[in-house]
Formats: sequence, structure tokens, C-alpha cells
Amino acid sequence: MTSQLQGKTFQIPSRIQKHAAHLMATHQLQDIFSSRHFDGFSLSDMRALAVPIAVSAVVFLFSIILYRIYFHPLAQFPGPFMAKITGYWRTYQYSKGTWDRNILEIHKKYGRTVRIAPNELAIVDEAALRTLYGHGTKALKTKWYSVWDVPDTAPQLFSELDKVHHGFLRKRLSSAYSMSSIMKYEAYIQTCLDLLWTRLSRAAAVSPVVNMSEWANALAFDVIGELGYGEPLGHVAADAKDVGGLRGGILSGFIMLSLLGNLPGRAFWVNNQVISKISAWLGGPTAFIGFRDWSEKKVKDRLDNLDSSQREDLLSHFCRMKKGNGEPASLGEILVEAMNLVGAGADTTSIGIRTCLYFTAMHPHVYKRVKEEVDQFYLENNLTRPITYQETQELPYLKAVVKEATRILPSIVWQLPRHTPPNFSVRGQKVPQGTTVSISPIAQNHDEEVFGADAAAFKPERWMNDPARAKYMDTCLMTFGGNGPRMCIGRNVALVEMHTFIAQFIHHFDFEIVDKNKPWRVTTYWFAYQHDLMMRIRVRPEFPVKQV
Ligand code: HEM
Repeated sequence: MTSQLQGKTFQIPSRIQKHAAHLMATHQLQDIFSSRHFDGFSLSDMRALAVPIAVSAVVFLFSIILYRIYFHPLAQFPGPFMAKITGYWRTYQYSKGTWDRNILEIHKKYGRTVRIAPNELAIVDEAALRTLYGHGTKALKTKWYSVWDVPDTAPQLFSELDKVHHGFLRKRLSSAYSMSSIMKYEAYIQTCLDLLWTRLSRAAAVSPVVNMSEWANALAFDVIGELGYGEPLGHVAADAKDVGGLRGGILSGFIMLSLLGNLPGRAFWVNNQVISKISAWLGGPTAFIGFRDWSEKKVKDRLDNLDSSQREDLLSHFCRMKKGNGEPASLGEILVEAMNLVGAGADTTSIGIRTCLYFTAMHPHVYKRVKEEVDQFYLENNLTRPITYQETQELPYLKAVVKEATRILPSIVWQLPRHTPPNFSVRGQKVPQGTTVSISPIAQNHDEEVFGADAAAFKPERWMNDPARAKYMDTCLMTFGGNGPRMCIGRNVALVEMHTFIAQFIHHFDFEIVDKNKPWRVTTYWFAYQHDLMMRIRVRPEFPVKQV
């Protein structure tokens, strides 16, 4: 078969001819593509071709739509009409940055199991939570996570989809993140806190209104610097300014990648070095390029100076990691875990700190009670030094405040997507194997079946009166992603930081939210980031801050 274009004759390969012939649904199409027409392809031929193609496309589209609405294995599940037809509905909802509110409304309107995309169910259910995110789960993460792979490096803990390899990665990291290991770094965390109280007290002396969103974020980045790289990143010392644009870069990287995870091509568009360089050259977004370069430099510096008397930190642990065959881990393997530490560990923790501050400040009776509890501990124990993490664990009300605040607004609020394991059903309804099912931590944490009719209310007391019930509720919390193999590996870092921050801040400062009607602005891209938590603070004269 040949074709003529602008006077030139082209030979159409026989393979393509065969394929095209196969695709021709009608005799008319076959007729048009027969050599008789192709030899002299005219405008009228094109018109004749356009109509059947358009009709076929419309018929095809309608068949898909009808199939998805009425015949798809998930057709029985309720959900927004557009969500049944296209995954773009879910992606559009995510893109608004308000998923923390949307998902609660969606479940309220459509029930506990909602179809949020043609092939995805959002679920709130204790049994599903245990099957999908609990011990021994067979449910695997979906391809959404592969967007977090760092190009030209190695598989990393958060985004590894393969169960066996994930188990290997997790095993070689878990001792570094154990509570006993984190406790070894507590003195360094305290150095960051000491500097924070000093700087905050000075800032408050100049102007009592401070942006606690930034201060909490600065602290969390400095702490991660101490734990990961053996030194603070200098954000508190810079009076909470974003040193080198690291924090802003990570935040915008999260916005882009979390959205791209649901779009065709996924991270190709930003993780591609060429596209990223062009984008950077045009002044556009570059995902994690800056963050990657910054991390790579730090890791290389360390690898070049391994013999120097470096203090033990998480990077030293990463540098000692071995491959399965006993050889030392590659630069890429070390780099991705160092990036995980900063990318997954800093913003999440500062969100938790803000959440605790917000709920305490918005509930005067809670504020009063927790303050009394902390002050009393300092007085009874004649503490002239800061309270430690272990000591905060002797304060039941403080612990309940942290647990309850992070229950109501967990740092990560998007769906945590998984493929259904074999024989999965939700509330008696079977879901085919391989379907994407997901639970949002905020939706699960508001489950009235578990937490009671007042699940939406902030009540630290719910954790205090009945230990058996508190234990049960704890097993149903999704704040750290369940209790299974993919639960948060860094939760001990977060727990130490949140408890010591809140106890020490309450002890040294009086605080209130400047505008309780507009306390903050939350934008949600994977995690629920609260901007501009403006607080009026004052150092308590009876418990002055030690200046460092
Ligand atoms: C309040 C603070 C934090 C919260 C609420 C939180 C929450 C979570 C959640 C919900 C997951 C599960 C994600 C999923 O299944 O898709 C997770 C996983 C993870 N978190 Fe955290 N996180 C926090 C702090 C941290 C810190 C401080 C670090 C590191 C130092 C960290 C590192 C990780 C990593 C590496 C994973 C992946 C674990 C795996 O797949 O095996 N997180 N976190």
C-alpha cells in the first residue's frame, strides 16, 4: 500500500496496514483505506473519514461511560456522579487543596464506602483499616506512590511497592528510628528547643504577635537537621526564615508530586532532568530538584569524611547500611533515605505541633488544665531544666491533648491508596482484587462507630477515663497510618518533638490566637499544612526563658 503527500509517494509498512485493517470497525472505513482511495487521498475522502471516526469515538466514549455507571464491578457503590465516570473528578477535588474538609463531607453525604473514581473506593471502616493497614496486611501500595521515587537513585522506604523489598528496606532502617535510638538524640532536640525559646522570647519582646506556623516549621527542620546531619539547619537562628528556600521548595514539590501521582505520566513531567532544567530556566517549578541537590551535597560531604570524628546521627546509620549481598549501600540508597527523613519528617511534625497549639488555644478549659498539670510537675520536681520527653509521659492530660488534637486533624489527610488483596470485602460487599481502595486518616479518625457520637469534637478526656477503651481507640487511629508494615517509621521523632514542644511552650509562654474566626489557612496536598497561625505570646514572668 502507498500514500501520496505533497507529490511524494510513501510506502505504508505492511505491519501498520494489518493493524489498521484490524481496527476498522466498518466496511466503509475499510473501503476508504483501500488502495483505491489511498492512491489519491482527497478532501472529500477526509470528510468521509472524519464522520465515522467521530461517530465511533462518541459511541466508544458512551460505552465506557455506561459501563462505568451501570456495569463496572464498583457500580453498586454510591458516589458523586462524575467520580463514577472519570478519575479527574478526584484529582480536581485534590487540586483544590481542601481535601481535609471535602473527604468528611463526601463520607457524610454518600456513606462509609464511596466511589471517588471509577476504580477507587474511599472507605471508613475498622475492619477494612485492619485488613489494609494492619499487621500482616497483604494490601500493596498503588502506583500513586511511585511518583516519590527519586530518579537515578534507588528504591526508597516510602514509595517501594514490592512487599519483600520494602521489608528489607524497613528492617535495615528500623533500629535507627527506634525510641531508644531517638532518645540518644534528645539532648540535640533540646538544643533546638532552647534556641527557639530564646529567639521567640526576643521576637515577642519586639512584637507580641508571632507567626507560629513559621516558628514551628523552623524548629522541625532544625531538629531533623540535628538528627539527620548532626547539625541544625539554621532556620530558628534565622528567626524562622526559610534558609535557602528549602522549606518552600519541599512544600511546592509536595503540591506538584501529590497531584501528578493521579495523572497520566505521573512524575515523568517533573522528575525528568531535561524538563526540569527547562522549567527552572524558564523560572517555573522544579519539584524536588533543589532539595535533591542540597541533600546530595550533604550526603557526599559525609561520605568523603567518614573517618572524621563525626557524631552519631541518622546519616551515619544510613552510611553503614548494607545491600542484600552484604556490600555497602550505594550513594543513591543513602541519599533517598536522607531525603525521606527531611521530606517526610519535618513538615508532618510541625503540622502536629500547630494542631496541638491550635486546639489548646481554642479551648480555654483545656489550656487551663494542661498548664496546671505541667506547672505542677515542674514545681513538684523542682525542675530548673526543661522537662524531658520521658517526664512528659507522666502527664496524662498533656498526652491526651496531643493524641486528641492529632486525631482530629492528623498531619496526612489524603487517601492512603492500596490495592485490594484477594477476597476483600467491605461491610459484606465484595470488592474485586486489585481495586484501589483507600482510607483517609482524617475520615477514619472521625469514625463515630469507634470514637462515639461526639467524634468530631475535641475532647482530650475521651482518652483518660477508661483505659481499656483508650487502648481500643488507639488501635483504630490512622494518624500514623495504622499499625502494620507501612506505618510511620518516624513517629518516635514526632512524638518526642510534639510532647516536649507543647509542655515547654505552655510552661514558658502565655499565648492566644489573634483572630479566632480566622485562626489559620489550611492547604492540603497530601498533608494539611496550616499557614499563618498568628499568636499573641508573652513570656510568663514566673517562668522566664533561659537565654542561650
Ligand atoms: C506528626 C508527624 C507525622 C505523621 C502524622 C506521620 C504520618 C505518617 C503516615 C500516615 C504514614 C503512612 C503513609 C502511607 O501509608 O501512605 C507515614 C509513613 C512514613 N513516615 Fe511519617 N508521619 C510523621 C512524622 C514522620 C517523621 C518525623 C518521619 C521521619 C523522621 C517520618 C517518616 C515516614 C516514612 C519514611 C514513612 C514511610 C514508611 C513505610 O512506608 O515503611 N514521618 N507517616
